[in-house]
Amino acid sequence: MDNVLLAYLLFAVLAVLVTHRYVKHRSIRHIRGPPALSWLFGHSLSIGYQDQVGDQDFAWIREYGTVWRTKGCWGRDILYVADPKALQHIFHKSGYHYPKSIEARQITRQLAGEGILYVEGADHARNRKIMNPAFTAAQLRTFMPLFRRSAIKLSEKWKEQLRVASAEADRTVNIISWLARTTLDVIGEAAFDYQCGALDDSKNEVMEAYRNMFSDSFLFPTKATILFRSVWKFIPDNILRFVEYLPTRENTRFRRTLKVVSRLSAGLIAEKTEACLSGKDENKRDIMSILVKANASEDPRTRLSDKEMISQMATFLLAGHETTASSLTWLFWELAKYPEWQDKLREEIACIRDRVTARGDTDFTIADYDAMSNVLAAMKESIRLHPIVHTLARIAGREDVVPLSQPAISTKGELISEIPISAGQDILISVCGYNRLKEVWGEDADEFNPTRFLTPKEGQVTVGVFANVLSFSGGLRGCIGWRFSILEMQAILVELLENFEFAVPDDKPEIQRVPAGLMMPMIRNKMHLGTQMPLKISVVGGLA
Ligand code: HEM
Repeated sequence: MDNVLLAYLLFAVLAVLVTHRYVKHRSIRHIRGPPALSWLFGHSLSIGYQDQVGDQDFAWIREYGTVWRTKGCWGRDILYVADPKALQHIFHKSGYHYPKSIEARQITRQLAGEGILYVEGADHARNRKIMNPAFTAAQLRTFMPLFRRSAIKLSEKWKEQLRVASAEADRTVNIISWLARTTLDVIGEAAFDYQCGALDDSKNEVMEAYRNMFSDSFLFPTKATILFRSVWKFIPDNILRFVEYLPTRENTRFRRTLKVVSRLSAGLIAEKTEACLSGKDENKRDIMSILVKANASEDPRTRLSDKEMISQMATFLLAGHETTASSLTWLFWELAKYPEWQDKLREEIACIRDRVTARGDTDFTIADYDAMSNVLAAMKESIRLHPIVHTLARIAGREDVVPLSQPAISTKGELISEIPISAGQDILISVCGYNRLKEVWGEDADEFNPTRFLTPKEGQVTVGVFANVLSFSGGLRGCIGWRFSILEMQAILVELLENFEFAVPDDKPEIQRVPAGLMMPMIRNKMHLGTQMPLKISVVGGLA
């Protein structure tokens, strides 16, 4: 009898719990979305193996509008967002209430430790406060000579290659690999005052560790990896942190890379701390020296630990070179396809060059770069069209109501102007989708048309940190290095356009935007070559 009573009781408790959850749980099942082929994988395979990054998002936006519902593994609903007001709510108005997904954080931890990219909430605010002084406009100005020097070095390397070129193939360069080497040299020197020697092809361990990191580790994960990562959110953090010791190819690579950069950073941090304490670092402007100084002047309770400082350095190497190199690569590709824009930019640069020469200078200042409005517009346009971080994964930290700019149509045909969600709701931000919304950017949003950035836009909802595109994200987790990156791109772009013409090679290779962690270019059917962007280059006015 007692057992029967117990069973009734258990059943009643269960019923109450289920009813409570049903009533409390804010389902997003009324949001329309594509049907999934599999309960186990949902849309994870079609997203992970997409042929051209973004094409699927663009098709979904055409069909469902700016928000839609997809499926993750195990039948979980995911809210996909490209809507401006919803993005503003998530990034700008909700503080830390939309943390990164467990999966994204764990991968970041494996790549760069528990640094600024990994931490959340108050810890993130503490990290960011100490790091901000390294990214002020005044500090970034001091990097300008480094950016220019590196750009000139790349330019000289290409001229050397062209001098000995005998066939067309020798006049075609894989620009992404050259740009990645240039930006690695830049970030090594800017972040630690360290020479990576990548452009000189020195066999350096940092260079070896980071070479093709994204394409080697993230392109087309296996089904087992996708499933395994999907259960990370259910694993307690003190167990999850040991995932990195599982003997997979990526884990081995991540551990080796982090070991190399941690060893290097630990030594340099000790040196710089010593220099800071003894007052010998007065003229040091590298990011690590600034950080060491900012940290030393903090309250000891809020200081970054040595381990955290090391993670920041790994973060800069990770976040600060292939990102800029890939973004520049996509821009050169657009300019190769649109020679009329290339000419326009070159004319503008020549005009400002005359001004610089007339005042007796040899170098462009930041004001000169900023006066090149067509150059800047072309950069904005390419960064909009080719957001190398194409998707961001978030979770709702609490129950919330997400407002929409454009009403969505529910599965029942009703108009919805906001979406109530539960704590724990998985959210994917379609960076590439928002960046091409016709409602925001105009009917020609899929085209490369820099003129859209030559006239100020009225009435846009504030979303991204740069030009209101989402490529550098937005709000308090927006990219801390965006100004650094823009200045670096301006210096490299201007130097290379002044000296070279870029053209699509005669065999017109088909470029594919592959999902390799970052959106990377590869040649269709030649993925074994790794990331590729072959462009034909020639010296402006011919070789001297
Ligand atoms: C074109 C180049 C770049 C692009 C497109 C880019 C994009 C992004 C994006 C989308 C985020 C947000 C990531 C997230 O929320 O998960 C981010 C964060 C970050 N980026 Fe960049 N980035 C670029 C260059 C750089 C550079 C040059 C640096 C360093 C010098 C840098 C350092 C960082 C750091 C430290 C964060 C974390 C910020 C935080 O959480 O507070 N990035 N970046």
